[in-house]
Amino acid sequence: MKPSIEIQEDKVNLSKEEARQVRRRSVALLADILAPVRLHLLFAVVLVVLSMVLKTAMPWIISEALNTTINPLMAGDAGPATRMVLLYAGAGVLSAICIYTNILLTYKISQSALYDLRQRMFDHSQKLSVGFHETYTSGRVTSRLTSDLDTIRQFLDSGLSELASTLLGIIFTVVALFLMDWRAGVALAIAFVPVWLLTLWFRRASSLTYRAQRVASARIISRFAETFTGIRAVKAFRAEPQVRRDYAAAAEDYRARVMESVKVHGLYMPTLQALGNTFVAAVLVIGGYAVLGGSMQVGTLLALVIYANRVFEPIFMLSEFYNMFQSAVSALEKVSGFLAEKPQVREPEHPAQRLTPAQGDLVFDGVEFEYLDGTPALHRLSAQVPAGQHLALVGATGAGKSTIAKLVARFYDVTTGSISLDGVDVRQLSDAQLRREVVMVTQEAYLFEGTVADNIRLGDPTATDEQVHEAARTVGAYDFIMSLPQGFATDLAKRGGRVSAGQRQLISFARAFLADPAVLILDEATASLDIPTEQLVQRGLETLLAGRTSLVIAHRLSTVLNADRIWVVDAGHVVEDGSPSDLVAHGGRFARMVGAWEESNAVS
Ligand SMILES: Nc1ncnc2c1ncn2[C@@H]1O[C@H](COP(=O)(O)OP(=O)(O)OP(=O)(O)O)[C@@H](O)[C@H]1O
Repeated sequence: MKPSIEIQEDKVNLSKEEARQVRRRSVALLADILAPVRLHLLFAVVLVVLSMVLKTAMPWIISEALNTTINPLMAGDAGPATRMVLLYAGAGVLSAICIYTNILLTYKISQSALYDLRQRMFDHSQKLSVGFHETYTSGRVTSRLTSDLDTIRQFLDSGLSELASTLLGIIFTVVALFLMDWRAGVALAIAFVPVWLLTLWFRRASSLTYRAQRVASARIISRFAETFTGIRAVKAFRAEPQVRRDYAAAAEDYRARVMESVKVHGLYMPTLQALGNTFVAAVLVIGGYAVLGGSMQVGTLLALVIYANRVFEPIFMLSEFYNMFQSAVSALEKVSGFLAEKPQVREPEHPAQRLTPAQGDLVFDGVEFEYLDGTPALHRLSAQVPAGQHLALVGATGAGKSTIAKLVARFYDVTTGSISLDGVDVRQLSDAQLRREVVMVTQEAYLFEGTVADNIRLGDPTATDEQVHEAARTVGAYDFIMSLPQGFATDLAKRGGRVSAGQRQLISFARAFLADPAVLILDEATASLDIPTEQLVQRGLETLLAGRTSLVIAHRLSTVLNADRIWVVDAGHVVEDGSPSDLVAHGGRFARMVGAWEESNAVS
């Protein structure tokens, strides 16, 4: 069975063509985010080349100084020595200026690129449909927005210019060695063989351990994020020991992976150093004999030793940067994959224009829906809900009530058929228009960080304070809001921690009232409230629903009996459709449900 929501990033065994596409996509993204700073980038490259040329020239200046200025100096002519000293100092100062400017530039480039990328990812995650977010967990989104972006930042901050300068440094030094003395060049070529083999081993071993380390680190972040998103459930079920064990296992795995990578590094670095020192010793021996034999000057030998010393150390750095580069590439692949996800629910290119505001006349025409291919969650539904009608959806858990609601709000698109609002298919409405005409209030009644007024104003960002107060007054939330420490200006703790469940619902009713949609969908909270709050919420609900079409996933008997019409949903079918009194009289499922409800009320 193929899920209809397929996350690109979850594909593991990519074909060659797919892997090429992923690479192309990542490079295109990189080019795109660097495009606005391309002149800075060009300047940074010039600075890196210049600073490396100067760095390579310095040992040569020393050798020239020793070879050519000692004799004139002994003869009392300090001119050549002074010129050489000035040249050396000048090269040093210029190189320092180049490095300083380059660091500033590189950080500027990386910060601008990251700002752009962060913004794009956030905007894109908002555009993606509910279906995507239900599959791609919040932990993964967090991981994309934190550790992956951080890896890319690290690479752009320092990795890229270090990589370029190290590579250039090695090339320039090798060229200088060859130019100064071919014998040293040959010795270097021989020494490079074991270094090359060692580095090949290191690259393979370290990239394996590095990748394992990144997977383990992503798992820790994801566990952490998921645990705290679900902290209520964790606490409610006393699941702390279990969650702690899972987290400890993830942390232990990470520790073990880091230790593996430390071992690989621990072996590589000293071996490389030993090879480097042997090479320096070889240069000293060959050079020493050449100096004794008169075929080399002392200054040249000194420069050769400095170059020889320099050529190996960066190889280690290069391997380090290679890892950094690899993880930046893999992070970029993931990020570009995330950005390449297409919203399943797409805004029409040419949205339908209404001449008059929608009244709330809903028509379901042969609607079918499947979350997963081949498993219908809703079977062929054709019905009309006239403007202003209050429809209550009832049925067992998993029957398909939320599915109907989510289709009307266009969280998903129907698989077959259509849903239209005042004669226009909801797929033809712009996102802004649809959100104005259809509002869904979920059970969770999510409150954002910010004040009570901010939370209500989400319904209509242009609303004045007076309108916000009026909305609260209409749904019966005004009194309790005014009793909060700063009234409407009270800052709600995250997830509305400081207001009760009923109060949270009232705030979300005020928000929906302010939005003033033609169709209101409400997933009634199942949490039982105390009797005064229940009555308050019920009255709030009645005012909220008055004058508009409503679809309520009903859990309270009072809501059901007050509705104009009931749909009893069972296994994706609407099995009963009628007014509450008709259905009770009819003596079917609904009648039995009401009977059971009344019985339980009588008992309690
Ligand atoms: N995102 C999803 N992916 C796959 N299947 C889903 C998804 N959401 C719901 N389903 C399945 O679709 C069917 C209908 O679910 P739906 O949420 O509409 O039921 P419901 O009547 O609203 O139940 P409840 O009262 O428990 O909320 C169920 O079998 C459910 O498992």
